[in-house]
Order: sequence, then structure tokens, then C-alpha cells
Amino acid sequence: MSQKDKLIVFDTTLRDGEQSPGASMTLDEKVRIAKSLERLRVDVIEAGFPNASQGDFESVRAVARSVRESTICGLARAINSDIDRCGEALADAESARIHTFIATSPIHMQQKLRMSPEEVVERAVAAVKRARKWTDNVEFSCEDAGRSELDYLCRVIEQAIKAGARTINIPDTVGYNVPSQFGETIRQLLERIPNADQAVFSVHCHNDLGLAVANSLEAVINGARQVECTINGLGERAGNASLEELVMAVRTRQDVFPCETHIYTPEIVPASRLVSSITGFAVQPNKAIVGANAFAHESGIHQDGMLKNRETYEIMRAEDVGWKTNKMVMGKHSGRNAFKTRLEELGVNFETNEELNGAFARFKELADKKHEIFDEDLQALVSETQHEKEDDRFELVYLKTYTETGETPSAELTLKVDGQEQQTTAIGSGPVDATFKAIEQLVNTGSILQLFSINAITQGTDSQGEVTVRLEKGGRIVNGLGSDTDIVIASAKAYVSAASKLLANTPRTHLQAVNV
Ligand SMILES: CC(=O)SCCNC(=O)CCNC(=O)[C@H](O)C(C)(C)COP(=O)(O)OP(=O)(O)OC[C@H]1O[C@@H](n2cnc3c(N)ncnc32)[C@H](O)[C@@H]1OP(=O)(O)O
Ligand SMILES: CC(C)C(=O)C(=O)O
Ligand SMILES: [Mg+2]
Repeated sequence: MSQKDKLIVFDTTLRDGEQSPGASMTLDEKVRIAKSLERLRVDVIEAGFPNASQGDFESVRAVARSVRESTICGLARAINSDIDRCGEALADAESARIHTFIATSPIHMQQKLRMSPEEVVERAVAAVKRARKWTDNVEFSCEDAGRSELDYLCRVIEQAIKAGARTINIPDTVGYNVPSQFGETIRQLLERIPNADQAVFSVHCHNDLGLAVANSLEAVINGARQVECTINGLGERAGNASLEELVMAVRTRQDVFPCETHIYTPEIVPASRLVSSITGFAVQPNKAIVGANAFAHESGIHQDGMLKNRETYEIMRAEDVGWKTNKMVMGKHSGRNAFKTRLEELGVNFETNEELNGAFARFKELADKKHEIFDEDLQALVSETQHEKEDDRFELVYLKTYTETGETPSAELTLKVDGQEQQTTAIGSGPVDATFKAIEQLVNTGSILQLFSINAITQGTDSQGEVTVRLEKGGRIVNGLGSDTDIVIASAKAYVSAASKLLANTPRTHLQAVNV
């Protein structure tokens, strides 16, 4: 059994997270997220602010009824009606907490609450006592503690604990603090408040300066034993400290932190995806832990290191946070080792170094043109190397497409086929479809179109369109690339290029393809 303290994880995705402009959630969505947080084994789920609206009340009540393994918490101002409404919403919870708060910074007391510091202490004490009528599990927050005077904070908190608060939360409401200062605040509060040992000290950090996680972790090092956080760092303005980053920092650096969480980390990525899909807030690819690139390696030196020993470039295991595996992304920065290994995984073995070097050179050429190289691209590349490169059999000479609302799109095409110009027309469901049908009439590949993708190479409506066409016939796959500012012409070039490759047939290398 570990001798370490438990770090309580308090998730506020459904309350502070929902305060992100545009992140409102329906009752059903909140219950789905709450169930996912329960699977994560979050200790406390702050489900909402019941007195904000009837909808919020019902959502908190629904979460309280459907989650059994986590404590359900509701937020209330230091106002009786807020606290009572919160108590009612939580009535059916297996374990309930009322979280009441009032601001303690000079600016908030003077300008917002328009209360004297003495009145605020009285309101805090009255609020905690009122909440204690509903439950023993009461949390009190000094809103804007990060800009409050330390002596005054000590006074308010001592009284709140005396009134019955069992968790004292120190929010950096506006994300103003820096780690050393915030850690020192926590250390001093714990040292100076005479009854500090009767409460768990918590922190709630906002990310206005990008320091929410760093501030929270410094607070933990200095004695805080609850962190308030959200999935994907969702929350008011720049958001809150992100749950996944806090949890994985504490877990990964057990040499630094004197405590541990009970979070079931393989549920992190599923929870992140759920929150992202419900709120519509995409996770940036380079976001720590849950970003698509968090465990992806593209550069050759890293890939080579990873293939020799994963720990050369990874401090966590992708599987431990819910990814299936880490990823080796094939792109223009990849090296021979990763290229060869990936192809071996696809069942393709090179007999000689020359073959490897030749295929690798063509891979680099392709990677310079195409942003992402998929397995199918590698297969196509190898498949192409098995045939002598001949001069292109087909060449686009002229293309005119016709589209008009309510009319069937058509294409008029001239191609050079083995040096001879040939013309045709075709109709289709769109200009690209009509063009492909016209080309097929002249080149007659009999293939299946496996992929048609368009990338804008640069930004703006005048950008070059880069089109990839992948054709398959009898197990053989080829890619054709075409670029033009007109995407229909780019598409035609790509199809013509793929058709030329598919119908070229002289063997070129001795690649041994297995299972391809
Ligand atoms: C830092 C945070 O995240 S705090 C939580 C933020 N969450 C929310 O605000 C939840 C959504 N809010 C709401 O739906 C509404 O603001 C309500 C229902 C809470 C209140 O609505 P209204 O009664 O119309 O008040 P309004 O929002 O205009 O102003 C807030 C009032 O609460 C007072 N107040 C603010 N915080 C507190 C507090 N902790 N304790 C007591 N009073 C407070 C303000 O001084 C102001 O009072 P005033 O009307 O006498 O000037
Ligand atoms: C209500 C409190 C805890 C809050 O969200 C904040 O101060 O940021
Ligand atoms: Mg907040």
C-alpha cells in the first residue's frame, strides 16, 4: 500500500467548463459526461449551479441521480436561496457536496459585491452554516483569492472552517498568479491558519497566462490536496487547469509529488473526445496528453530512437491514457529506419539496400508534395516501384466542364493517348465525376477509384489545389497527384497520372511483397 497522500480530483467541466462561451450542454449531454467522469474515477464532479436556471437545477439533479461512485457537487453564492436550491438538487446523490463562495479581493469586494471585508466574513460564515444544514460535505471558496490580501484570507478561511467548511478552495479566478507566488500563498495559508488541519486545501486555477496547470502543481507541492480542473482545460475565458495534464504530471513525476490521484487514466482520451464532440471545441493537435500528436513521431531521428527504445522520446505510454498506441507518422521528416520498419509491418521486405534506397528516395519526393503519407500511399509507392517507370502514356491536353444549377454537369476532354490526340464527352453527378468518366472512356483502366482527396496547398480561394487519386485494379494500387489552381483540372491531372502508372507494366525492382 502506498504511504502517499491522496490528491483529490475535483472536475468542474460541467460547471466552470460550461461557462466557456459556446459550450452549453443539454441535460442528457451532461449526464453522459458525468458517467464518463465516473469511469475516470474522478472524486468530485461539480455538476452545475442549480440556482442559475431551471435547466441547471434539473441537470444537477439528473447527474446526482445517475452517478454513484463520485461525489456530486453544486455551486452556490453566499446567498440562502442559492444554497437551498443546491441542497434540493443534490438530495438524491449518493454523496453530495455544497460548494459556496464569495469574493475576497479588494477589487471584487468594493466594486462588485459592494460589501465591506467584515460583511464578507459574515456572509461567508452564514453561507457555510446554511450549507451545513444540508450536508457535512461543504466546500468554501474565496473567489479571486489570487488577488486577495494574505492576512485577510487567513481571517476569512479560519472563520469558514470554524463554521463547518471541510474543503477550502483557493481560486486564482483571473489566472493572475505565477507558480512560485501561488505555491508560497498555499504554504503560508497552511502554516498561518490555526485550524487549517481541519480542512483539505484545494486550488482552482484559470489559464489566462497559460499557467493554470503549473500554478496548481506548485500548490500541490506546497500542501494543496485537491485540484479543481476540467477535461481539455475547458472553462471560463482561457479555461481551467486541464485534468489530463494535472493527473499525468503527478503520475509521471512521482519523484516530485508527495501524493497520488486515483484516476483511471485509460479513460482520459475517451473522456476528452466525448467533451470535445459534445461542446464542439476541437482539441488542438499539439495539446498535451489528448492532442492527436501527443504520441505521434514524424522526424527520422526521433523515430529511429523510438524504434530502438521507446523511452528515448516518450515519458508516458500512449496506452496508459487511452490511446490504442503511439504513432509513427510517415512524412518528409521521416528516415530510412522508420520507412523500412513501417513497410515491414505492412508485409513488404526489401532484398537489397539499393531497393530500400530507391524506394526511400521516391518516398521523400512524394512527401515533399503531399502533407500526410498514409499506409496506402506507401503501398502504392512500392507497388509502383515494381514496374519500370515509362514515359506517361496519357497527357491532358484540353478540358472544358459545364455546370449550371438544375443542369447535368458535363465534361469535354482531349487527351494524348500514346502520342495521339483523342476527344470525348461525358456527363456525371458533378464536374469531377464527368471528367473522370470522360478520361476512363479514353484510357479504359477498368480500375476502382479508392481515394479522391483535395488539399489546399496555400490559404485563400486562389490557392493551388493538390489532388490525390488512388486507383486499384487486381490488387495493384497506384496514386496519381495533380495540382492546379482549378481543382477540376487538378483532379483530371491526378486521374491521368494514376492511369498512366496503372497501365505501365514492365517490372522494375525485385521487391518482395507479402500480404499486400
Ligand atoms: C468565478 C465564477 O465562476 S463565479 C460563478 C459564475 N457562474 C454564474 O454566474 C452562473 C450563472 N449565473 C446566473 O445565472 C446569474 O448570474 C444568477 C442567477 C446567479 C444571478 O442572477 P441575477 O440575480 O440576475 O444577478 P446578476 O447576475 O445580475 O448579478 C450577480 C449578483 O450576485 C452578487 N454576487 C456575486 N457573487 C456573489 C456571491 N458569491 N455571494 C453573494 N452574492 C454574490 C453580485 O454582487 C450581484 O448582486 P447585485 O445584483 O445585488 O448587484
Ligand atoms: C466559483 C469559483 C470557484 C470559480 O470558479 C473561480 O473563482 O474561478
Ligand atoms: Mg473558475
